[in-house]
Amino acid sequence: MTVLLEVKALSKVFGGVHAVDGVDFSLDRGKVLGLIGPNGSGKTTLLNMIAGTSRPSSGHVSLDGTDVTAFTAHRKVRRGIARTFQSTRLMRDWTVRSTLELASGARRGPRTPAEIAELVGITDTLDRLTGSLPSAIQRMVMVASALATHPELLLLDEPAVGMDIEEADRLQSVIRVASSELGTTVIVVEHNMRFLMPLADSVLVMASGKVLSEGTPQYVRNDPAVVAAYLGD
Ligand SMILES: Nc1ncnc2c1ncn2[C@@H]1O[C@H](COP(=O)(O)OP(=O)(O)OP(=O)(O)O)[C@@H](O)[C@H]1O
Repeated sequence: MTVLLEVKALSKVFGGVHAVDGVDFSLDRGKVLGLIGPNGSGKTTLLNMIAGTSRPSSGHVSLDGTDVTAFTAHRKVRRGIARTFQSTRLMRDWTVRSTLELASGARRGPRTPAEIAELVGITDTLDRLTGSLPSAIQRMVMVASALATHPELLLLDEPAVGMDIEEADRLQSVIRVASSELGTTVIVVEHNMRFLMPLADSVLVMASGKVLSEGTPQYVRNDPAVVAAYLGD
């Protein structure tokens, strides 16, 4: 098993707020990591720093042995790090096909946009405008768009928000296929434990910007510190 992502002493301070405070972890290639924690615990800020949309105050991020800490978000996409956002950020008057074609131009790989659309189960939407689609399908388009860049590391920020059980199950299968068949390493931030726990190989729990607990889903579920800080809420 090879380590793909290494995060060392990563911190972000906004004014006086330590949003992320000395976080260390590593992630093996092809694994799915769940990132959980109460509101405001620093999950999105951590994801932003890994993705390059926010610059760390201190610390390092390396991907496959390369220090990518100072890379811009675009350079990180070209290096193999893709992300989705909590809110949908699609160009509403673009078709799904154009959206996926644009994404695939950022980092070429073996799969065509049409193949990615099929993998995600959105082939029937390829000629629709993204803005005309229901929000759950827009979220699937965001995931497809990230996968179209052939990422080594895929970062998903609350991907199942607003999805019903059937839609969330479909997204779960897509993430499983990305991890097991495409070899993509995935970090999923999610409050929906029913969605996350069966999917994650391991879970990192944050509280007040620090790592509170880390381990298998079963381990963190039973960790008294986690129960007190989060799951017991
Ligand atoms: N751009 C910013 N400017 C100032 N403070 C910020 C900024 N972004 C985040 N914060 C603060 O940093 C802390 C961590 O926020 P963050 O959004 O990373 O938490 P989170 O765990 O993702 O929360 P949620 O589950 O609600 O999305 C919070 O106290 C938040 O108010």
